[in-house]
Amino acid sequence: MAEHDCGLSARMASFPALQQHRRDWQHELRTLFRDSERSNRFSVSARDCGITLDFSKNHLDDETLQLLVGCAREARLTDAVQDLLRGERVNNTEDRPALHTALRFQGKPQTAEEHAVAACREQMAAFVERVRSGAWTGFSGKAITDVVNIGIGGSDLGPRMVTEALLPREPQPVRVHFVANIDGADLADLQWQLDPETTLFIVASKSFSTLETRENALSARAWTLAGGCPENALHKHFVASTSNIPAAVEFGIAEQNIFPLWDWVGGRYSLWSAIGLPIAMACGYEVFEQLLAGAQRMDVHFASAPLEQNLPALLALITFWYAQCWGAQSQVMLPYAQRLEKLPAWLQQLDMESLGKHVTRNGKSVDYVTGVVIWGSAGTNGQHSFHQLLHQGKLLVPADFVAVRKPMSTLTRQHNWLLANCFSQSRALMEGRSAGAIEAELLAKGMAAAEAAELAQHKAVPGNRPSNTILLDELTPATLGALLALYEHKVFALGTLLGINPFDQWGVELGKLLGEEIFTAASSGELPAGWDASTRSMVEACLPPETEKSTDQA
Ligand SMILES: O=P(O)(O)OC[C@H]1O[C@](O)(CO)[C@@H](O)[C@@H]1O
Repeated sequence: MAEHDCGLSARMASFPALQQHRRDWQHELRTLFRDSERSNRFSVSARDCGITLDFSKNHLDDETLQLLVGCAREARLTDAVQDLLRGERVNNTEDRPALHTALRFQGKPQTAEEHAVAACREQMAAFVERVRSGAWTGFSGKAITDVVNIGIGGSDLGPRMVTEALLPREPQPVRVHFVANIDGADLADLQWQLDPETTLFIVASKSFSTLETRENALSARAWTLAGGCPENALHKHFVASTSNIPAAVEFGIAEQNIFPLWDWVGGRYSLWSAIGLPIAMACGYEVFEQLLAGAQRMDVHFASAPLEQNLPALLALITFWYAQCWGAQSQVMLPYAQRLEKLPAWLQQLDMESLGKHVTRNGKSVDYVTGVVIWGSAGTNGQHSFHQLLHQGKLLVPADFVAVRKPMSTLTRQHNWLLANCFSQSRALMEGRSAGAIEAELLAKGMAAAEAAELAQHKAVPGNRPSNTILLDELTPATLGALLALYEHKVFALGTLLGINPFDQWGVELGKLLGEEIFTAASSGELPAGWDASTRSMVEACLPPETEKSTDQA
């Protein structure tokens, strides 16, 4: 058992005052808006980043903010940010820095890390140019038409989401696809549309040991060979982004086709590295550079803005407030932009893999909520699905709305509808509608009194439900880069407030180990006696001993 930590009150002298403030809190959100200056006072713009945060529809006032900032000061957030950016070994359980900010440095490289990044960027730019221009050819001399990124988790979600968001809406020289799942259908459902002569695979894996990526890469290799590619021409169809160069070489990837990353880049923070290759391939290398530049502007903001006006710190403090003092156990991400449809999935890994921890940095167990459940989908689709629960359910689910001011298509009337819906949702969550007002309306329409009273209860919307709105001036590579960096830093700030390490992910290891154990035992047909009956009977029913033999990667 981990040594027990006494909880936030014992760790943070300023926390009990925040709790007392919560107990005293009597305000309704709608009444707070009697202050006509409220939205101005509780909105902050990072102008360089093209992002404004309106956090006025939250259960907070000046005193709340002061108390929250007090907690951040006590947690030495400002110092922690400097440690992060300076490359201190903030990932203490893996004894290494988390220097994803170095991946987006601008100007001349200064540090050893920046020099390495600059060289990799050059390599990426040259490669992208060769493939997109048709100079890079496959085994039969034809230009590449399709690029498939094989990777999972951080080696998939970020590049996939950004590519979908930024893909120019005009024909591109190559199509980029993503395969992640160990389910062979993911790869196979794509392959029938592809030609081995003109398909190039990027094997994206920081560790180059991830099961899904290894298996998909082996199958892709077999498919390429079966398509007529001689063994000695495989290098024309396979490149890799990895920090494990020997493993990539052993797999058969030519050394000059390997794009490096480093142990100081966390998987879920890696889209800014060579793991972002599919972004550059799909959208053009300059788009990738603009993405980096936007993210770097948010780094500057995070490092320099005072806590009261610091977007990542504010988002973190607001989540901290609801999770620690209001009992919120989840948070919903609602991008009102179809192109940002995959943002919730990306955020889910970033936030939940970082903050889903049960011990402090020193290994003491915590008795407070750490990470909350992150979920969501693009608006307006969610309105016709789960928003019912947000409006009338019994759970407190703080919402982050993301909206884009400039239309993202020529259908501007629809854009106006999109924004009208976004703003009406946060307003409905906040204002609600009382049973009394609804009952009066029903009576005025001639409904019988008893019936009206009952129906009004069903129709009433409690309101008083909090949200942030994050407004992007427009959806560009730079504003998207800044938005993603905003959330990366929010997660770091929360980790600091909670006293946990947001850069490791030991929890995923047990499942991997047991997966290996089950696969190996099922393949041999010898199931260990100690297994629980449920696992044993499912394995017996579904995994015949020939599993190993049925592979088509030979
Ligand atoms: O890039 P890799 O090493 O294949 O890892 C993929 C993903 O697997 C994880 O380690 C979790 O299993 C993530 O943190 C990571 O993004």
